[in-house]
Amino acid sequence: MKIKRSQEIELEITGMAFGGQGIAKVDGYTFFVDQAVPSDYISARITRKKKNFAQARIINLLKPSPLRIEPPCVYAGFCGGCKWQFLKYEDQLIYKQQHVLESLEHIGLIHGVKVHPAAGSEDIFGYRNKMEFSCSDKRWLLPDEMGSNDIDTGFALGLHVPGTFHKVLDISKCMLQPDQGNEILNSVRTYMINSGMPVYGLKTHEGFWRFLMLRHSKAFNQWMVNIITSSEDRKIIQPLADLLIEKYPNIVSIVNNITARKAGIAVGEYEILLAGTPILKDKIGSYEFEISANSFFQTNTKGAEKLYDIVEKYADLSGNEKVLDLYCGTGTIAICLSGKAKEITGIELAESSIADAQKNCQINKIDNCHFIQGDIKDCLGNINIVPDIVIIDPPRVGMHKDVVNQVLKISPEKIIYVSCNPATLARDLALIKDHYNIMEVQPVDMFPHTYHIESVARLEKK
Ligand SMILES: C[S@@+](CC[C@H](N)C(=O)[O-])C[C@H]1O[C@@H](n2cnc3c(N)ncnc32)[C@H](O)[C@@H]1O
Repeated sequence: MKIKRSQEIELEITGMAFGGQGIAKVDGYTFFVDQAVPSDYISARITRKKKNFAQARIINLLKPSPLRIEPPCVYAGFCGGCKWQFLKYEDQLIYKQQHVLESLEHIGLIHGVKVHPAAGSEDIFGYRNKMEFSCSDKRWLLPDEMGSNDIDTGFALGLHVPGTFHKVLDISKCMLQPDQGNEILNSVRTYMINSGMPVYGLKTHEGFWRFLMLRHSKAFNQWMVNIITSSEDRKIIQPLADLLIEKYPNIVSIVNNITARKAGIAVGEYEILLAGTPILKDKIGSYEFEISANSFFQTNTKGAEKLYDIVEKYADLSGNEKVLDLYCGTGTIAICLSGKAKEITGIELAESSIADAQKNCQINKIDNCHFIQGDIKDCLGNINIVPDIVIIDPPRVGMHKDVVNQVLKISPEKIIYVSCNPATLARDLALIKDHYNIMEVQPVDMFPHTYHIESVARLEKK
């Protein structure tokens, strides 16, 4: 098809791609359009052109799709935090189920697997127990802020705008976190602006304030505040901690992570405790967990409960099984299943998570879970356990090929694969499918208003 970059074109959106973009097809040529949904009729500008596809941006919604709703958040459409707020939640769930099914079919060439309808999140706003806000010296202005002389464009504390790595929306209210998180966010912003210390530039790599991470425990209604800076300066940071502790009595932990690395990751080379304890307590089901600032913990606590219930159902334990929990994080799955299995061994890379996992067993008086710290690729070959069930919950990149081969060598009767990325789930299951029947897949929505979806796959040895 003959089109040019920057050309304007009218399109009818007929599908939804993974990544949340609307799809239009003209003469066999595919267009991917950000923020578009099926049945939208739009005029769009081509932003990128390739041989078989192009990317485009909406200029005008000529006829909006009946699937659209008015997004409640003022940042929707600009913020990278939620890209699907303009889509009814029930429809989000339908597209998420479809993404899992299509990924299995197209990427894994796996056909005929039962993919259940996506289980919805109980809360669709305020559901995140952890938010990470970035600092930047380049503030992205909303259309109604442009041209205003009152706005300092050299400071922002908020979330990234997709497509730019250094510009950040200055966010005063994020609907994904509980309301009090926004009050804390705004208190920190005011302090940062008045501190006289420069904010970090994501291009210049200079400046002091880097990130603000907030963790909330709904079970105890308590907060952890983690302030990430590029260097140590107790004179500047301690008064902020003192102010927060005084203003918000339910903040139980304030830490300062310090990182001089250029990478945009909110984890410090070291951590200083500024106030309270270095951990936050939370609950999944009847179990209590202590979480450090840098440990992994599922970000939607109620969603995690639902996810682990499905893992438990699929594991169908009698009490005599030995279970291997790969990528175990702070041991949440192992601990939640501990009453149903004979013994569970977890393997995890992050030292802080392993320490938390061990502590969490003590807190919950559990003595049949053991944890090994290390890269699964290196330790799996050395363990002398013959598990009946292997539970696998890798990060978005999925499993290393060597890990897949080692799991096949262990050859457990059952595998339960928990995935936060349908593409790598499909890729990994394709490597396993000759040896295991893929019995069913249950998508679980932990991230309303984003295109992300968690899935649990149940596999039985052939
Ligand atoms: C999606 S999380 C799952 C955590 C846990 N199962 C849960 O539900 O909370 C993935 C975990 O894998 C860990 N991880 C990533 N790469 C790893 C590796 N190569 N070896 C061991 N653990 C790894 C991460 O630190 C993280 O805790």
